[in-house]
Amino acid sequence: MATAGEAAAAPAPRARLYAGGRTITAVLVLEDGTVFEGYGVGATGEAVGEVCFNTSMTGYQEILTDPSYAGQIITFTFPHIGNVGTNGEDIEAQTPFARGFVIRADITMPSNWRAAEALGGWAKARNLIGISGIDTRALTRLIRERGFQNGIVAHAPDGQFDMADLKAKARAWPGLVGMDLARDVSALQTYEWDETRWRWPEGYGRQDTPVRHVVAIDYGAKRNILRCLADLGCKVTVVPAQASADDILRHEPNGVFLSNGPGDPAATGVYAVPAIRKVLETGVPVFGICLGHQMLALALGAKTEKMKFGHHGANHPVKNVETGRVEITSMNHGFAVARDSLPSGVVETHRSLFDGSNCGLKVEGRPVFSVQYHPEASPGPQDSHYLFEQFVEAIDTRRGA
Ligand SMILES: NC(=O)CC[C@H](N)C(=O)O
Repeated sequence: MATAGEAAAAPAPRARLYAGGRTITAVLVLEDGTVFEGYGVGATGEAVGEVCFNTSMTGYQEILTDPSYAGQIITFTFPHIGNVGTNGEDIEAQTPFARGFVIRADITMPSNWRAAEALGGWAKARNLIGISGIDTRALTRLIRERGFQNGIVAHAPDGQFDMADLKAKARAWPGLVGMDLARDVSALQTYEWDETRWRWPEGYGRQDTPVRHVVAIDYGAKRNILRCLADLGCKVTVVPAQASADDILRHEPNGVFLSNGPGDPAATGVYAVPAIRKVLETGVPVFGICLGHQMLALALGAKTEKMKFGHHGANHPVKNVETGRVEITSMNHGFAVARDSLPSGVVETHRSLFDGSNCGLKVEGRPVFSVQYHPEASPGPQDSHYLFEQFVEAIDTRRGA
């Protein structure tokens, strides 16, 4: 492994997985000049962003459509991506928000009873650029050692690349720190959500008569969060990221949910935090996930910080410090709440067993709590589903149900 200094001086193209005869049709160029050569998948063109890695073994379609990945190029560490194809159901948003994706093996013919389309064609139709044939283990080790890298993925079927231009673009990209992306991916208008969770054999369901009303602030919400809320009898009104406290409270919610989303929480907090603070003053139960957790922490007076390479995967152990139980969780975040910044009266409820970072908080004596990880899974284990039930119980307790 070259050191950062060597790589900056004269980075050689990384070894290709499939040598001989094949035209290089895509490249991944990192901000330090490191070049990975491979084969284009999906759309042609260029896409610049922060290169991260995701360790999930399943769920690539959910991951690529998770709006939290806006601004990021996802390296899948699992070597076989695309082999179960794509379908119209396993999506967390209508379109992918990831900037691009990096995979090891060539995509094989889809083999799954639900497959409607191959991943390459699906990506192409959605203007998503991918690159295969990459030594994703070497790339992941590089990110783990040096931290998140900005980079650019380029796909040109004729194999012609202006490397100096690509390097300059990778270097020039400003990075996610300070970037508010929630307003780009959020719904523009308020709407109601009534789809419930997927169940064999009928698939997604529709809600019967809801018995509680939750307003979900959409900073880039994954659909499965909304499905989990609807499934538990919540009428879900989704409001745009920039909704004011009045926009939220005029729906007279029994609970307010703060969603996941992309970008730097501090940048989104500029407009989100004042609204959340006013909501908190009303005493209505509040539950946040991921960016929503970070937004709640900021509203309570804590701070967030950029992580070295973040947490992205479906196999992250988290300790519930109140019960001592360990949950295997789904994660996708590059920022974290600084534990030491939590004000008095706000306590840490969950902690990562990978690096000890903060993974949850609650306000003592109040129905206000949040987690850094994704209890809705999609993809991932459902160990943490109890948090949705906890939110509903908090709502019912407050209403005297
Ligand atoms: N999944 C999320 O909500 C991500 C939150 C935030 N954008 C981060 O990277 O930490």
